[in-house]
Amino acid sequence: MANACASHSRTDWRRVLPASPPAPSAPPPLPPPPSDARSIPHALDDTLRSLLLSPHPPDDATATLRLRSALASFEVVRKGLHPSADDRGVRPIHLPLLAASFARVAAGGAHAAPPAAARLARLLLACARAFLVEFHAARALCLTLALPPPLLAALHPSPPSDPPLAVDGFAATADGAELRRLAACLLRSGVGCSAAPLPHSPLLAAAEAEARALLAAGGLRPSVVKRRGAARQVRRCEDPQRRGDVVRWLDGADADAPALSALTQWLRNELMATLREACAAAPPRHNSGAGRAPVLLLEPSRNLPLAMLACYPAGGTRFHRHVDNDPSTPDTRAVTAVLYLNGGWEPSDGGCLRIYGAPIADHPKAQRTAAAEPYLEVEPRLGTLALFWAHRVEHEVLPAYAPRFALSMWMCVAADQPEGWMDS
Ligand SMILES: O=C(O)CCC(=O)C(=O)O
Ligand SMILES: [Fe+2]
Repeated sequence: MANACASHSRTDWRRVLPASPPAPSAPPPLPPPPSDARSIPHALDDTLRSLLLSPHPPDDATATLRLRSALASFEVVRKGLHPSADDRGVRPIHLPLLAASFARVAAGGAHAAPPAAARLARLLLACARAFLVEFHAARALCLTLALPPPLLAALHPSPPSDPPLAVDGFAATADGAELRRLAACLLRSGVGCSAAPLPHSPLLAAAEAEARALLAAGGLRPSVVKRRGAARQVRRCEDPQRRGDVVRWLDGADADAPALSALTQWLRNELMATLREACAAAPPRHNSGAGRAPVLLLEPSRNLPLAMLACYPAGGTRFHRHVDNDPSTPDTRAVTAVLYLNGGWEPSDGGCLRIYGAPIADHPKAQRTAAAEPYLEVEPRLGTLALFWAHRVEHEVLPAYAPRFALSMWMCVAADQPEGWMDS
C-alpha cells in the first residue's frame, strides 16, 4: 500500500489535464459557513456542489481557495476559535473530509453528464495539487467516474521515464539518488545529511527570500515547547531560554509563500516517498528507527500542518539539547527532516545543528566533547537537508548570531504501525 501511494504521489498531475478555462466574470456566491463541527460535512458538500453546478464555474485557483477556507473552518469550529490568520491552515487530518465530500457529491449524481464528470475530476485534481485531497484518494475516485476516454487515459500514472517534476513553474530535478543515499544513512545510523544543495533548484533561493520577507512582515510567532505538568498532563508553553526561534506553520498551499509551499510539497512527495520505500524494503532489524517493531510505516503528521518554517533571529538564540519525540511526552513523530535556507551562511553566524549519539562516532566528520561524547555538526547552509530519528536522536541548535532559517517536516508512524518502534 505504501508503495502504491508513493508512486501515485510522484505523478505530475499538472500535466494530466488541460489548463483551466478563463476566470468567469461572476463567481457563484459562497454558501453560509458551518455553525458547528457536525454541519461541516454538509457545508463542504454545499460548497462543492455550488462550485460544480454553477453556470459560471470559477477558475481552479478560486475554487480551491473556497474549498480550502471551508476545510480550514473545521479546525476553527472544532476548537471554538474565532477565524484568524493563524487558524486558516489545513491539517492533513482534514484531507479525508474533502475526499469524502467529493465521493458523496459524485455518488449524488452531480457528475452524471460527461462534462460534469470532467469538471468534477478537474476540481478534484486541482484540490490534490493544492494539497486539499491526497493524490491517491483523488485518483481512486477519478477512476470510479464515467470520464471521457481521453481524460481517463490521461489519469494513468506516469511511466518511470517521465521528465522530472515541475513544481509550480520551477524546474526541480527529482534528486532521487541523493535522497536514496540519505534514506539509507538514516536507516543505518539514525542520521543523514546531504552533500550538495537539495533540491537542485532556484526554489531554494526564492524560498529563502520569502522566509526573510515573512519575518520582516511579522509573520512568524514565538515557538512553544512541551512540558509535563501536574497530574502528568502535557502543557505547551513558550520558553525562550530553552528554545528561541519564531515559527510559522505551512501546509503546502500557502498563497503568500509559493516557493516555500513548493518545497513543502517536494518534502511531502519526494522525500516521503523515498523514506517509505526505504523503510518498506529494509529487512526486519535493519532499520535503526524501527526499535523492536518488524517495520516502520511512515505517513505525514495528522495533527500538525505539513511543515514548520523557523527562524532563530540572531542574538545568540538557540534550542537546547533535546529529542523531538521525547519518550516522556510521546507522540507519533519518527523522522525529523530539516532543510536549511541560509544562502550567505558564514561560520561566524553560528547556529549549527549539533547531533549527538553513538553512531555519530563512525562519521568521518565526528568530533568529541570534553567528556569524549561523539557529536556531528551540520552547517545550516542553503539546501542542506538533515534527517534524523525524531524519537531517538539528541540534538541542539547552537547559538545563532545572524537570522537563521530552516523548513522542517516531521514524518510520523501510520495508524497501523506495529508496536515496539519507540523501544531501543
Ligand atoms: O533547525 C534545526 O536545525 C533543528 C531545530 C530543532 O531541533 C527543532 O525544531 O526541533
Ligand atoms: Fe529538534
